[in-house]
Amino acid sequence: MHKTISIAAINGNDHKHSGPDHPAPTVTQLNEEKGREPMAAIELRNVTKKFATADGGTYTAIENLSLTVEEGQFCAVVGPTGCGKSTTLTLVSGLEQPSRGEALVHGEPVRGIDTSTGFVFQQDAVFPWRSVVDNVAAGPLYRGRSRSEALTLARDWLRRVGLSGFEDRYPHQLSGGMRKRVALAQSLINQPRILLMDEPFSALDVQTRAIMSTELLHLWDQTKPAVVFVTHDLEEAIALADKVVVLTAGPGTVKAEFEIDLPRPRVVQEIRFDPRFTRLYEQIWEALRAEVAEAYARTTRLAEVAS
Ligand SMILES: Nc1ncnc2c1ncn2[C@@H]1O[C@H](COP(=O)(O)OP(=O)(O)OP(=O)(O)O)[C@@H](O)[C@H]1O
Repeated sequence: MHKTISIAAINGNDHKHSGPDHPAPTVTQLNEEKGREPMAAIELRNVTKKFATADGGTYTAIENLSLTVEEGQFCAVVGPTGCGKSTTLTLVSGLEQPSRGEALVHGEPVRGIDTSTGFVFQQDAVFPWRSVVDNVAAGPLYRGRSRSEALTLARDWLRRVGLSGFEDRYPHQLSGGMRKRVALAQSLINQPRILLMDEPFSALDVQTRAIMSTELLHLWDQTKPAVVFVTHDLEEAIALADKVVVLTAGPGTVKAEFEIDLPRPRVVQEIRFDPRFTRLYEQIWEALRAEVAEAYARTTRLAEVAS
């Protein structure tokens, strides 16, 4: 029987309605019962992150960054290279702690890596020595499912990502797009309430990338986690997201946020032809352009000093 990892279970709250026939309530439902304002899925409050440098100093990667992602919201983060996009994800994931400010997930401070958060990175995080089905079954096994339950679940997720028939292959026997599907199944099988994606499709060719983006939206719609999707590609950001956040050249802070009111469900290859897409692109690029130019100018100045 398919067990849902509920927010109540994640937070250690037992709930009178939960059980096999009564799915556990979502954070929104719990808040409604308690008469509270719905809490955000992710909240960064005036976060600054400094890293120690080799010469004994510190480097500020992000500064006073505030960002809110609602439950079920798809948020894309764009900004010039080195502005702190990946660092922002590490603070939400618990891989790093803020130097100042607060990182909250479902209203609780992030204290370390939480297994209820899913990740998909640019590099494939698959085990090369395991078959595709064993790769996807790894999460449920780790969470205590029996091997046969985990394999049944894994086969179901491989079907959802279009990989039925490839269960017994090894990752090196798959194309880059297929490996990415394995990575998505590997993450989504755990039904994460938070999904963090760091340029997941950037290594794929243009056509595969568009197909994978549409598939991602379809899969996201089935379980609706809150997503933070980091990308350099503004078109990809607009095509996927409910909200696009533009960061400044480093130290990164939020320069502007744009609501993307394009209709859903979206086919990424086609939504670009919607006249509103072009208008949104122009507006957001206006905010992004100066930051990209600033980051580029800094790199050029550094190169001149070094030569
Ligand atoms: N662990 C670390 N130690 C020291 N400096 C770091 C560390 N992690 C990141 N940085 C620095 O912080 C800055 C922001 O890095 P980050 O990877 O977050 O940027 P980014 O916007 O994701 O970059 P890109 O778009 O090129 O992937 C960079 O200058 C980077 O060198």
